[in-house]
Amino acid sequence: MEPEKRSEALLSVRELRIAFDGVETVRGLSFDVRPREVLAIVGESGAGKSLTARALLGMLPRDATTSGTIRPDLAAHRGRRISLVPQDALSALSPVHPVGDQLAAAVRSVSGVSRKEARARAVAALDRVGIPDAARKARAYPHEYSGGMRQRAVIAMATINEPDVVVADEPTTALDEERRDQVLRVLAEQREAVGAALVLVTHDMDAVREHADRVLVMYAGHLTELGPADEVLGRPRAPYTAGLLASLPQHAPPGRRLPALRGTPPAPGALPPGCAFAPRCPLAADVCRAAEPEPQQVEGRLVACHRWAELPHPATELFQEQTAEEGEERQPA
Ligand SMILES: Nc1ncnc2c1ncn2[C@@H]1O[C@H](COP(=O)(O)OP(=O)(O)OP(=O)(O)O)[C@@H](O)[C@H]1O
Repeated sequence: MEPEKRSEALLSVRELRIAFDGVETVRGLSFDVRPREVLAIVGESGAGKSLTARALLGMLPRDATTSGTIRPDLAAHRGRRISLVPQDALSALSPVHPVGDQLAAAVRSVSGVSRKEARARAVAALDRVGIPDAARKARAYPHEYSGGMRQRAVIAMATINEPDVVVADEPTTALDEERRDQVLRVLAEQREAVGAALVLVTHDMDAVREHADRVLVMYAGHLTELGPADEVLGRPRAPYTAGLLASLPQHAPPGRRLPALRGTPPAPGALPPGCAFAPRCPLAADVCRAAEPEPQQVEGRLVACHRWAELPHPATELFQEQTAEEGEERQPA
């Protein structure tokens, strides 16, 4: 495959493979994270997004076997050069220590500042993420915070040591829509303030549209498409990306709420021959069932599809027709 140019990379992932019991879930993934960019990773459940994110942090489950390279080894400096904003803020905070103490401990774990200075930085960090009365709230325990406030505290924790990369794994899934927007905004602001790159694992295409510079679309552990977010979302070149976008509510045919993508992704270890997406792809041809497409450069992005040149624009039509037909088939006679 054609990798990206290394010169621009803050982090280079090459041929990453992650397997459990010999079954590969991430299958030869290569991409870069560039300085200060927001790189979104999207794809249906089970695509390998979280595992990829965890690999960057050196936080894979113990029974995972891996190959490939991730350079430089920022994971060796987790908490300082790379940090995590998890889906569930409670899992990132200890229930038995005040939030401010935990932030101060994070500061002192990487620098020799005094307790007093660490504490002052902790309060300032909570204030920066919009926690009202930060000095008092610093003395409170996580259970005394609301869900949105807890997620802000976790963002403060992830950015307090000014890392090069922040990895956020579905950071807003547990929140309602209003808090989701607030938390994403705070995350984007803090990333900008400390000059970190952000790797954002998400199902939320609105978040991608609003915050991402580039987007990596994954399917069955493989790269499907990678490029500038506005271009990929505006004119997808891989049928899978098009299907994913077509399945958003705003693209549903009038009066219908049918999923635009037929079927479900294959389970790891039960991949079809050739392109893993072929059984669901309206453009699939013999070549797709014969050989898995490798990512290739297409107009400034990487696309892994034999048939990209055949994809109409807007491609969503292709999936809407498919969906409408399916719906009609289901109508009683
Ligand atoms: N500890 C594990 N042991 C075995 N298989 C695992 C383990 N963790 C993940 N997997 C499998 O690896 C695949 C990819 O998982 P991953 O969590 O990365 O998907 P994802 O794209 O993040 O999905 P979601 O959007 O649902 O979080 C899934 O099929 C999952 O079942």
